[in-house]
Amino acid sequence: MASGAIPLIAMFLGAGWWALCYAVPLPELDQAERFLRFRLAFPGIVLVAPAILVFSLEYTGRKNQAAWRFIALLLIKPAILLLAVSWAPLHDLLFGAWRGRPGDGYFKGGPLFWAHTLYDYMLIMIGYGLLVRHYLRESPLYRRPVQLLLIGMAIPFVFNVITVLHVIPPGIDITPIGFAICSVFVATAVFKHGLLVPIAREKIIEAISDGVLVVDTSGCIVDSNPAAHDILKGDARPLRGRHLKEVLPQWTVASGTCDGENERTEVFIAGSDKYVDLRPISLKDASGTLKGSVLVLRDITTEKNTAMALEQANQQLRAQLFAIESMQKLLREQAIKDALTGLFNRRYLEETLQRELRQAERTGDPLAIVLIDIDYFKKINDTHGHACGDAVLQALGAMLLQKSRAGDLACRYGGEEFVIILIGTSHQIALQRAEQWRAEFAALSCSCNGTDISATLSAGVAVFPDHGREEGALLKAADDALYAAKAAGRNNVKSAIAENLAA
Ligand SMILES: Nc1nc2c(ncn2[C@@H]2O[C@H](COP(=O)(O)OP(=O)(O)OP(=O)(O)O)[C@@H](O)[C@H]2O)c(=O)[nH]1
Repeated sequence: MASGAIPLIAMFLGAGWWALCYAVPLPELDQAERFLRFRLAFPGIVLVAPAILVFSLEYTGRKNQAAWRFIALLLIKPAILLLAVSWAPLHDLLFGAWRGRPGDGYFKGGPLFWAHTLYDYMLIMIGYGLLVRHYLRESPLYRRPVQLLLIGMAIPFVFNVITVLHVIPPGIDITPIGFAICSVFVATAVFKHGLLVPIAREKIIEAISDGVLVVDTSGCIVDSNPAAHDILKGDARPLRGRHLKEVLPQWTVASGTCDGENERTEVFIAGSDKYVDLRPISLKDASGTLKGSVLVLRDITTEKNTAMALEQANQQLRAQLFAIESMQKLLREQAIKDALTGLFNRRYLEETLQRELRQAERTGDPLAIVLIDIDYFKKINDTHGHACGDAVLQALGAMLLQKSRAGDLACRYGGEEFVIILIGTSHQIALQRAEQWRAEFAALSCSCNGTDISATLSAGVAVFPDHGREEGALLKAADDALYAAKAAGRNNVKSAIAENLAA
């Protein structure tokens, strides 16, 4: 059974019994019958005030205070009163003297009656005070049923005061009428506004680990649960009454405008060092008018920290992978490149030439090779030193790289010899390009130790398939042509064909 339901039933049972005892019109009763009715009403009368207090305690979330021991204490006074009602020697103490004519009068009320009345008023005032306090603290959205309760319960109280103080003619008790009106208010609170549902919801909201903030349309916080305080605990001040902009400045969506299925946002609460998943839910009344919003704050710090640690580990792995790949690339390049000139090395040349010759055989495209040798290179070394010889080799390598086209493969064959594979290049074009390189290198001046060094080169050109179908034969033909170029005085380009023709 929901909190507050049993004492509420007890209150109406008491009030109902009270009303029943007054149901018979008074003027038709003689004094003895009237006294009997009065006494019979007491079991109902004494039940009402304790029931109101227990209901107020339970309804305002103090069920633990309304324990059976406390209820037993509350029932001591009704027990004493019922003893006084049923035991004739105590009647004077309770009812006092009879006033008026024997058939038409009323009891003045003895000291016990007034003590009982004041005691019950005190219980009712405490219960009422708890309800007023609850009303003031309650979110405006849940205030309506409490409001109905407060109005409803005030009516029989006021009616009883009017009766007891004889504001109306003595002998008439209008309190039961007050309870009848009260029942209408309580029924409306129960059936229309779900009197007990908000209590259940409040319990859930109090207990859940997600923070809940209720915000009005102006962005002012009207309610919050303990979890919200915990999540936002960087600030010890109460949340209620403060503006959302002050409490959650990180959240930029204007609270009053959040509507429908609003977007979730992730915010960091610096004060409590927490990451929060913030989900706004709009609150609308039956006509669809926006009344405010509920913000649900879910603490996602653990998930977030795990995700960040994973991301960090991923980044480190990516960096390590990149370093490994760079190293592999470097190793691959070192394996196929000549360190001094940056051109491909002899090993790569041999592998590639073989592969490209097979390809040329399949496609029928031409393939030319140019074998280059620097003239009198020993003399350069001897005159300017080995380092300057290296600089000249680097200058030639750089020039060949710069003049390379797509399909050219410039390689250092060894010492001061270079081979350029010209894929898909005809004999004629290969001769022209070798001639260009010769002329450009001859015009080049390489600066070393403050001295400008000039050198020339000789080149031999051979073409697949005219001068050889295999790698060795083609290189041999190019070497022969180079030999011829050297023999012709150096700084010269000779073709294997031209050489053969000459021969
Ligand atoms: N600086 C330097 N010299 C090298 C390198 N590799 C080979 N040499 C030198 O290149 C020279 C080649 O000399 P030779 O084969 O006699 O030919 P050459 O002096 O160029 O004469 P011709 O080719 O007939 O014009 C040798 O002195 C080698 O020591 C190198 O990596 N750096």
